[in-house]
Amino acid sequence: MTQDFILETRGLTKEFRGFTAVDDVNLQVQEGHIHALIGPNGAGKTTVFNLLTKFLPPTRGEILYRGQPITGMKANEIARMGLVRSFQISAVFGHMTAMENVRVALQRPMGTSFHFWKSERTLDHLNDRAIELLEEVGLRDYADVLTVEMPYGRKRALEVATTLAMDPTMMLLDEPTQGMGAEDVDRIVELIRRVARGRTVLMVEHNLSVVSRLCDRITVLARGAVLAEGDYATVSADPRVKEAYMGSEAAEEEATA
Ligand SMILES: Nc1ncnc2c1ncn2[C@@H]1O[C@H](COP(=O)(O)OP(=O)(O)OP(=O)(O)O)[C@@H](O)[C@H]1O
Repeated sequence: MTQDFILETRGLTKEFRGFTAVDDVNLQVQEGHIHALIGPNGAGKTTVFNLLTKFLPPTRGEILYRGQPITGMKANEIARMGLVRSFQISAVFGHMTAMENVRVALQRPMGTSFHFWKSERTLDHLNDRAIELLEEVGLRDYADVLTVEMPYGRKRALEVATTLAMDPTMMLLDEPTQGMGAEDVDRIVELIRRVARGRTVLMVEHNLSVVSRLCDRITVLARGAVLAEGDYATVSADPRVKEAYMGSEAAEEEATA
């Protein structure tokens, strides 16, 4: 039944000038789950993510959030419904402090106007909430540090804080551990585990160890289509998944040889 699924796609398809990057994908994300979208390079993960977050319009198919079609809606409309994507580092303002970045994010869902800024009490409230969010992601000590001066892993944590500022019911995370060293990866894994409590998370992730530690359910994409689905033990034992990954590694080796 649709009810159990907070996010669903039906026949989701994206073609780029005749090339099918996403091919008839039926994704079902259960409420409360941490769900991963994995697959070898070029599998279509980013394209699916961009379709879900409205950065791209689908060629065909439907996206439902809480049983309601959201296919034609804008990113800010679905954010107001509680479906929020993480913002890439490029969306975080480097020459503002961590605190200022969270404050900017806090203003987004409120549709800030000058009236809003006039109220000292609202401003205080905003500051309190910003500090709370920084604390939640372990960045209390970075409140007054310029974002450009923060270590990479901490910037990614700040992205999580700015996402939380939108008060999401469901978070869409795009490769949250990409480019990180082991220590930062562990920290982000813990952070995602913590912020996922009482929420649903869908993440695109390359790091299979992260996926195995965090995720309740995994969808494996290959050549734009769903290849396998299940928990980590199930999909990692699937010979088709192994073959898809090995095939892509072999192709990569060939390309770099
Ligand atoms: N704007 C575009 N125009 C044409 N082809 C595209 C476009 N975006 C993606 N593609 C193609 O669609 C396919 C899927 O790409 P996508 O980036 O979604 O894969 P991915 O699984 O995210 O890969 P990676 O792990 O390498 O990031 C690739 O073959 C890619 O070249």
